[in-house]
Amino acid sequence: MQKNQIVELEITDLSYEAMGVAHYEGMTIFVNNALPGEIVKAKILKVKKRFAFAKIEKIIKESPDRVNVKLNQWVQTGLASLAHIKYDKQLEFKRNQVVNLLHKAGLDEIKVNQTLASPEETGYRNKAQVPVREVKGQLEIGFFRRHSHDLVPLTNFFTTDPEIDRVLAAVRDILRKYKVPAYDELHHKGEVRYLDVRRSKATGEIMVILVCLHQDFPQIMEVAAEISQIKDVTSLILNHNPKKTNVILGKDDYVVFGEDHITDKIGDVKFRISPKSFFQINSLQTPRLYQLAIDKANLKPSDVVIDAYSGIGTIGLSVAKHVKAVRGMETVKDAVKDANANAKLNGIDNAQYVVGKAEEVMPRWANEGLKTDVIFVDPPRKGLTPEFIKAAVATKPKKVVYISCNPATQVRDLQLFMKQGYSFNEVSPVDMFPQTPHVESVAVLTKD
Ligand SMILES: C[S@@+](CC[C@H](N)C(=O)[O-])C[C@H]1O[C@@H](n2cnc3c(N)ncnc32)[C@H](O)[C@@H]1O
Repeated sequence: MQKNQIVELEITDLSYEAMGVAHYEGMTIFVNNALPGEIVKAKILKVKKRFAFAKIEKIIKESPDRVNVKLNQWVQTGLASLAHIKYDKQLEFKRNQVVNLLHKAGLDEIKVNQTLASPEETGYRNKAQVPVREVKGQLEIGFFRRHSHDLVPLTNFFTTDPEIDRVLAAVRDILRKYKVPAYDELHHKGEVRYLDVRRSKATGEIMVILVCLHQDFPQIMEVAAEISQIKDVTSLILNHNPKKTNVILGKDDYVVFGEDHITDKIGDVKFRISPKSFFQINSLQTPRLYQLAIDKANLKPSDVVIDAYSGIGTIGLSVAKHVKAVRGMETVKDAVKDANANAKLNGIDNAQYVVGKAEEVMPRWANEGLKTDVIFVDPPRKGLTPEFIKAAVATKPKKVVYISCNPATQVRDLQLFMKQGYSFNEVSPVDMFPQTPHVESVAVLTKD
């Protein structure tokens, strides 16, 4: 097999990254945007020892599950790499990921529920972080093409709240008007690196963050005055990121106008959110995710609850009024500040959050003799550590509710809990990220 060769392939499966999978002369071929059941003519792009990558030249037999998306930039950029698949099939794809992982772990007896569909299939994101670069002599916003830093100019981000898209385009136009330079990654010069925009669905407030190479730039006052006129924009923050790095946000934030946070709501509970704090991005699906987790926890008024990897305290503060005490930990200082402020904001006096790594804080609490009833964990993609699991088990919780955005590490960790005498009998996938391959899932471990 050679690069640029054209081959006819029958697609038999979808990979974790939603690429069509085919087999040809003993090789596995991953075909961008192809769907199971399709027969395609494909061009080979890259050949490795046992597998190759290809792109579709022509679809000979089309799958009935295909949606013909007009803007294929979304697909190219990886922004919405499932956008060519009907939504109910996307939900099935996500459930299958969990089924396959459990099967590989020898846990076929575990029930995997149907994926809980998102109330909004597009335009659901309450936050956008988009790169700013110069393309053909003009400042553009958009998305990096998959596996590259080539900017594809875009103004309709498809999965983002259209109100945010409106603000992104307006800020882009203001930056153009005042000739503020876009960041030049190659020479590490220019000014605006990213636009970060957050919108509260509950209050309509919009926060704009300009991520800049310098702490200040000559046109900032004129730019700020015009941004303040954009409908619903309530605050402008300049985030200073002077480093040569792929990390989006720098250490320091400067409030140019408005508050240093926006306020959102989940159920009846209000949350203030600072620029660096994590907040679930699908506003309408988040309360449904939490409700599922909370229902499964079956909480009692006498329960001591841990909210681990707490962000701004969204899970713990949603249950605080129904339990004896909530304690939580989180690494991002501003998020912990938000969590404790959010407790006050909602008249909650039995919840306390501390800054620290969960894998260090939990052993400390266990050594101090803390006993718990329910532990909620909601870690980032890399999942939990064995130290955390050991310490969590030492506090003797009756239940551990595991919310995960990466079922592979979740299944790995669930097996570690099983070794400690815990068991679980079902996993519930929840679609927090329609049009993308990301899967959120909830499992509840119990010990009698
Ligand atoms: C998936 S978010 C969940 C946040 C929150 N539970 C929510 O639903 O909004 C994971 C959080 O873990 C935090 N985090 C990352 N590594 C951590 C660690 N080692 N210890 C504690 N928190 C950590 C991140 O800053 C982030 O806020």
